[in-house]
Amino acid sequence: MATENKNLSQYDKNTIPNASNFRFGIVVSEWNENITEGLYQGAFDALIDNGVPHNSIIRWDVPGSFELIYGCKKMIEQNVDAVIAIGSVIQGETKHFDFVCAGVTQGIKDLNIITDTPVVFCVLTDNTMQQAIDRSGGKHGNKGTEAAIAAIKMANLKSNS
Ligand SMILES: Nc1c(NC[C@H](O)[C@H](O)[C@H](O)CO)[nH]c(=O)[nH]c1=O
Ligand SMILES: CC(=O)[C@@H](O)COP(=O)(O)O
Repeated sequence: MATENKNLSQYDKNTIPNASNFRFGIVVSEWNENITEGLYQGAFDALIDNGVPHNSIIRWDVPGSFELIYGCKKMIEQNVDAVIAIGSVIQGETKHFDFVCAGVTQGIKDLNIITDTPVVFCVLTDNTMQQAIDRSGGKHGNKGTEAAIAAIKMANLKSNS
């Protein structure tokens, strides 16, 4: 199912585990900050809406999506129950988009393998700014909300396994 066929912000609170005892780290890329700030707000609001205390959410900023890898690796050392990596990569004139997207995807995948802390992939990889706007609080909802719900579910899975 493509994003255009679902709303990224919709969730059923009855299906969300109790998150009041979990701690979350959120690492936010500064590139395309008009997008990443919207993603962060969606994630933050969803965590609070599901009972996470404000002081159980740690936010760090990094320069770009490629730096999310190192930022998340260090965030894991803060003994959080899950990490959300927030970025927005938008196609430019060159192949750099391909390498940044592949690099951050593989790096976050590796963290999920190498460490015992779930790292949720909230990195938009869009062809245009409008696509990014549509997915960070626009007509398709907010990927940050979706990522927060995933983080709660993965923190719960970790705590029960
Ligand atoms: N073009 C975008 C970038 N590029 C920067 C890289 O992520 C990285 O910070 C740089 O290569 C230094 O290591 N980053 C984004 O997050 N979004 C872009 O559209
Ligand atoms: C994803 C990128 O690095 C890209 O936006 C940079 O733009 P360009 O390919 O025109 O240098």
